Amino acid sequence: MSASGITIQGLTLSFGRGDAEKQILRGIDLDVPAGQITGLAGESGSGKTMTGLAVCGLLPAGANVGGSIRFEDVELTQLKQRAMNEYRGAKIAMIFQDPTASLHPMLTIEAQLIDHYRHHTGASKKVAKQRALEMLGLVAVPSPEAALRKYPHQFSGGQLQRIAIASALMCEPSVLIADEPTTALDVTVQAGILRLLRTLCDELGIAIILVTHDLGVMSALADTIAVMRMGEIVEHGSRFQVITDPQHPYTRALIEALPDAADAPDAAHSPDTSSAANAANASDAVPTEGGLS
Ligand SMILES: Nc1ncnc2c1ncn2[C@@H]1O[C@H](COP(=O)(O)OP(=O)(O)OP(=O)(O)O)[C@@H](O)[C@H]1O
Repeated sequence: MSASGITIQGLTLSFGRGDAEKQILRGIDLDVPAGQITGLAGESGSGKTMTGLAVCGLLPAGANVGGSIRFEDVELTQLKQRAMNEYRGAKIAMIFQDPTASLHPMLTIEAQLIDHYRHHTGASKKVAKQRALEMLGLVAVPSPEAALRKYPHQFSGGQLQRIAIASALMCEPSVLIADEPTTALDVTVQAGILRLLRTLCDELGIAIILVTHDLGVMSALADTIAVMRMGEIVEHGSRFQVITDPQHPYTRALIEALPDAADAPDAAHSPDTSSAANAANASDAVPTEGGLS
């Protein structure tokens, strides 16, 4: 599959007008290449989620957007809602901290995966079901046939996040925005999801934007890390450079604040700093049955 990336230039975002205007993003430049995980790190309120939502065209009502978000020669900021709906869910997909946010509680997994796919592709029920089974296998949900007949509340948080990822992958998106995808999960489950995202990126060539406040997770997974502060990117480099040789005082402060940093003076030389992140790198952290095609 050949995937495309996203190029963000001078992205601004504000809410309100005049004296009441609140500036959220202050000119973001960011390249999100295909086949790479681009991490967005930074403190709460720095604008990470809003950047992801802007790429998806999911900003709250009243958002004033400026600058450019380009995808496959299309200027996404100029698209009408209807046209953006065609991109979202098909070519650009998003998963959230709470997987139930993207799954309807009253519908079976089959209904939600298949309806979504058929809406975007016009495929028959049979073809859509085959695709759903394939995607559930890909993300290593056990017994995909039985899983299709169940409802979201019948799964654990980790399995639900896998199903949300399967749903996001149904239409072969080029871009996946993962906003704190493991924050609500316990550490061993986190590791499996992180490894899954890495595999999807490497084997399907998807461009992933990973939003997380957890620099440990970021340092285990992202190819490059962009550090955000108050609506700006203050530093963007390879994960190794950002973690081991941070240039901006704010990045240095973030790294020093990592729990392990105080105990291990040379922690900065090891890019993987959290237990979830370390587990994510362990070869037995997650079953990989299902394979990637
Ligand atoms: N609908 C809205 N109207 C006005 N301001 C908003 C709205 N939604 C979010 N904001 C503000 O936008 C800013 C950036 O929020 P955002 O959620 O992107 O931060 P974040 O870096 O993802 O932080 P967190 O990790 O806490 O989610 C915050 O100051 C937030 O209060």
